[in-house]
Amino acid sequence: MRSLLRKANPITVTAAVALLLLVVLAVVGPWFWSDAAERTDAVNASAGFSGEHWFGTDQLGRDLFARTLVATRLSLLLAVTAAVIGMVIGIPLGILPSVLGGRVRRLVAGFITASVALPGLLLALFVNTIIGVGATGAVIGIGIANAPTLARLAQTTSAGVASRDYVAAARMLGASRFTLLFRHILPNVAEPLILTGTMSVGWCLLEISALSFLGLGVRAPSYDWGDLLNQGLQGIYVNPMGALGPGLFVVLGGLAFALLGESVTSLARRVPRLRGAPAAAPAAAGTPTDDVLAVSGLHVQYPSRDGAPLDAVDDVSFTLRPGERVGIVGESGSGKSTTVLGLAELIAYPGRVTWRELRINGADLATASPQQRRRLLGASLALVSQNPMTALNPALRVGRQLAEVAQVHLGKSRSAANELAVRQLEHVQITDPARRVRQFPHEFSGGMRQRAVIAMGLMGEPRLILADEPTTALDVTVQRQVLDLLERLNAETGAALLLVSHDIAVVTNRCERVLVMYGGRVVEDASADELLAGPAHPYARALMAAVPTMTSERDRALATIPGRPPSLAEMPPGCSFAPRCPLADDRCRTEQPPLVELSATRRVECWHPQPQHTGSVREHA
Ligand SMILES: Nc1ncnc2c1ncn2[C@@H]1O[C@H](COP(=O)(O)OP(=O)(O)OP(=O)(O)O)[C@@H](O)[C@H]1O
Repeated sequence: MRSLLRKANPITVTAAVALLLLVVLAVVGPWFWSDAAERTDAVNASAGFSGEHWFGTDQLGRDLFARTLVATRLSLLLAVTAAVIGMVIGIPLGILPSVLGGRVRRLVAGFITASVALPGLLLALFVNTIIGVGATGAVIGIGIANAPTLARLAQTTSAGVASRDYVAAARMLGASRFTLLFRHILPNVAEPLILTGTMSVGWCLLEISALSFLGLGVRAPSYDWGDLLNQGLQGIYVNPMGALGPGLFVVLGGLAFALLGESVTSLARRVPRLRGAPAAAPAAAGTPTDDVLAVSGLHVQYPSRDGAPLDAVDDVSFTLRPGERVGIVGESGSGKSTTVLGLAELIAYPGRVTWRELRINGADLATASPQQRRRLLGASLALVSQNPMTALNPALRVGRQLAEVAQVHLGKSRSAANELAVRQLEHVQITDPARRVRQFPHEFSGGMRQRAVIAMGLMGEPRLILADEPTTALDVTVQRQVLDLLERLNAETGAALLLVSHDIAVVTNRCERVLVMYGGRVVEDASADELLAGPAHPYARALMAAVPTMTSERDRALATIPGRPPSLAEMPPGCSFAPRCPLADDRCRTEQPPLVELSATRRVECWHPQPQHTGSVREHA
C-alpha cells in the first residue's frame, strides 16, 4: 500500500480527493441542507441562478443547489448498491469455469459470452420493468446489466491463474474445487476484480442517473441527481444552472470513480508482486523392487481447428527403476513437457491423455478410483516445473504451502508439518529456514523459489521427481546449483529422477539413461554412455553434433539441424524426421519405422540406425 501511495500521480490524487469530498457530502449533506432543500418559497418559484440560489429554484421555490447536495447520498448509495449486485453475481459466475469440469464449464462460459452480447441498458430496462419502475428496479436492473462484463473479466483473469503451476500442483494434491477456488484462485484475482468493481460504481452512477432522468428510476418524494437533472432540463431556457448543476455532479462523480479505479489498477500493475516459484508434490510407499514408473502407449492429443485429434505425444513407452536418473531431450515442441504433464495427469482441457498401461510405484492407475489416482499421483510424484514465477501460490506463505503437503498426504499435525517444512528448506540448502518459512514467494530469489519447490516435493517423500526443464527460467549462475541439488536428492532419497531438458549435454552428463524425443515420439532410448559413444538415430546424432565440446575449433561453425520440427497439424507420414534427415529414403517417407532393440539398453525408431562415434560432451554439462 505504501508503495502504491508513493507512486500515485496527480490524477489519482485529484480523483481520490474528489471522491472523498463526495463521500463526506453524502454523509453530512442531508443533515446540513435538508431544511433548505425542502423549504418551499412560492415567491421565488422557478427562479434563475443567483448569489442566494446558486442553481436557482424549482417550481415550488426549493433551492436546487441544496437539493443537489442532499441528493448526493441517495445517488451514491444507489450506484454502490448496483455495483455490489453486479460484483456479487458477475465475479463468482466468471470464476466458476476455472474450477468446473468439461461440459458444465462450456455451458457457463457460453452463458457468459451470450450475456455479454446483450445491450446493458436494454437489459436494465427489461429488469426494471419486470421488478417495477422505481429506485429498487433501477438498482437491480443496472446491477444485473453490469454483471456480464464483470463475469467476463473474472473469467479471463481466473483462467490465467488457474493455468499456473501451483494450481496444477494443488490439483495433483487432490484439492477440492472449493479449495482451489477460495485458496488458490480467488486471492490471486481479487485485487483486479475489486478495482474494476470500484470503477463500475462510476458506470452505475451514470446509468442510474440516466434511468432517473428518463423517469424510470428514483421517484418523488425521493430524488437523486438524475431526477434533478430531468426537472432542471424542463426549465433550461429560464434557468440553465438547474440542469447544468446536477449534470455536473453526475459527470464529476462518474469521472472520480472511473479515474481512481483506472489509476489504482495501473499503479497496482507497476508495483512488483506475485513472483512465485515452482510446484511439487510428494510420496507413497511402494515395493522397492517395482519400477517406480512404467508407462506404455502414452498418447496426449489436442484437437485441431476442425476438431480432429492431433498427437502431441504419440505412443510413448518407458520405465524408470527406483533411484534411476533418466533424461528426456529434444527440440522445442518435441513433446517433452507434454509427456511429463500427461504422466502427472495435468493436461488441461481440451487435451486428452490415454495409455495402455500406467503404473506408478507399482500401482496400476487403470484400476484405481479417481480419488486413489489423485492420492497416488500426489503422494508418489514430485513435480518441479519449468517456470519458477508461477509455481508457488503468491498469496500464501512458503512454509504453509510446504506444510500442507505433509498434512494432506502424511496426515501430520499442523505443527509437525510446519517443523518438517523448516527441515526440508534446510535440506535444500536455504539459509535461515525458520525465518524463510514465514515469507511469501516474492521475497525469494528465483533460485530459492526453485529450491523451495523442490523442498515442497520432498515433503511427501516422493519416489519419482519429475523435473520439467527446472533451470530454464533461472539465472545461469544458479542453474548448475539446482541441477546439483536434484542429483544430490536423487542419491540421498533414492527417488528416481526424470529430467526434461532441451540440452543433450546436460542430460548425458546428469542422467544414466536418455530418451530422445522427436515429433511426440521417443526415437531413441539409450544409456548415456551409449549415446556418448555414438547415437543410433540420425536426429540424436544431429543433436549431439550441435553441442560444442572442449575440442571444438573456435573458428568452425557448429553443426545445425536443417529445417524445423513439424507442427502437430503437419506431421509427415512415415518417419516424422524424414524431411530433415540426410539418410531418408522412400520407405522413411511413407512407413513409420518400428522401435527396435539394438541392445539390452538401447531402442531406436529408425530404418537406418547407424552407431557412430561422436566424442564426449560430458565436460560441458
Ligand atoms: N495446450 C496445447 N494445445 C495445443 N497444442 C499444444 C498444447 N500444449 C502443447 N501443444 C503442442 O504439443 C507439442 C509438444 O509440446 P511440448 O510443450 O510438450 O514440447 P516440448 O518438447 O516440451 O517443448 P519446449 O522445450 O518448448 O517446452 C507442440 O507441438 C505443442 O505445440
